[in-house]
Amino acid sequence: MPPAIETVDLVKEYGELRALQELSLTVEEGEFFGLLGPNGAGKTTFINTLVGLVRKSGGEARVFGYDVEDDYRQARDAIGLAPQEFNVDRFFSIREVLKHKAGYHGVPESEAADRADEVLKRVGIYDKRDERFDWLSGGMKRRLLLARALVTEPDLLILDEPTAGVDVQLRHDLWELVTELNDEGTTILLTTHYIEEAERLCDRVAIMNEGRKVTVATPDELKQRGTDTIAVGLESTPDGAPELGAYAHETTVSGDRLEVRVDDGGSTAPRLLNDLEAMGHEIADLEITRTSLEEIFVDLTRSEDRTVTRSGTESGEDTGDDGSEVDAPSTPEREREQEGVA
Ligand SMILES: Nc1ncnc2c1ncn2[C@@H]1O[C@H](COP(=O)(O)OP(=O)(O)OP(=O)(O)O)[C@@H](O)[C@H]1O
Repeated sequence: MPPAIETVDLVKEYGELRALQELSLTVEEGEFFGLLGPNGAGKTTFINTLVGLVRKSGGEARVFGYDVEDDYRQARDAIGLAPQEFNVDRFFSIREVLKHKAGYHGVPESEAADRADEVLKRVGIYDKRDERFDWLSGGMKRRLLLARALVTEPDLLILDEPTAGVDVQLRHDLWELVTELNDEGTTILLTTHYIEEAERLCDRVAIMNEGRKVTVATPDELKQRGTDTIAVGLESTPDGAPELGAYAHETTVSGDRLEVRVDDGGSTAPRLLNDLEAMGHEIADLEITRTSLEEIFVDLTRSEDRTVTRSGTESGEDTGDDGSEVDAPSTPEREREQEGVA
């Protein structure tokens, strides 16, 4: 079985800006994969390239072996997308919206109605089935986007910040539901700003910054890349920072408190205490703090310049006079989808 997602040197240029820079990424079938990165890292551009809303400028992108442009229909039919923006037809009841979506992906009308009911129940808004999108609360709208992504029974579910701005209850409901879907075999690609969410749900995460892949690792592997801080309270104020061994990457003193940055706090603390006592310091208390995944993330995603430096004629085709994106959908279907009608 080919990977659920495979990109090789994927590039997207918006005029002078390289939103994706030679991005090579593989997501295996059945994985729960997280895409993390600060605002503007290129996460949505990556997703939009996979679903055919953005035309790539270079490289390759395949979904279950189907080229996202040459085999657009097969690739697109395999994906359920819950986008970040609310792009839902406002003139029909939400049940109709779901039926249309299923029909658009080739599900017969009779089955589309059953599927619509089933997913509405699954996301918990079946009692709202006859209402229009605009009448739903923000949290219900998020649920509907998920229902719409699920109505085609996709093999790959893409969730672009599904829990942005939702309350704690809904966040937990969504986590439970997507975990269930993944257990049932659906491959999941999730973008999020909540590190806790990625840590909790994902088998592996890719950290992106400025259009590039910075690293791919399991959340545990990432955490191991961090350092620990041992904070020691001393009985009296030392004269300056004590000279410690190479295990201490950085030592800072503030009054009678000492902070020592080390690789592994647990195994280094006894040695540090011995060394300090040998120097005549009396220890009052000690505390070890681990680097959070969030700190590691911040560390890995410091800014760099990603403006296109060559003359860039290739990028011109995608850019309007004002530098804005003018990715024309190449089929009426794509246009419908972009408008959120499908
Ligand atoms: N249609 C467009 N035209 C021009 N530039 C764009 C367009 N869409 C995105 N960009 C630029 O491409 C870069 C990547 O944006 P993208 O939305 O993919 O990032 P993101 O990682 O999803 O960010 P966020 O976390 O804020 O949603 C940004 O600098 C953005 O301004």
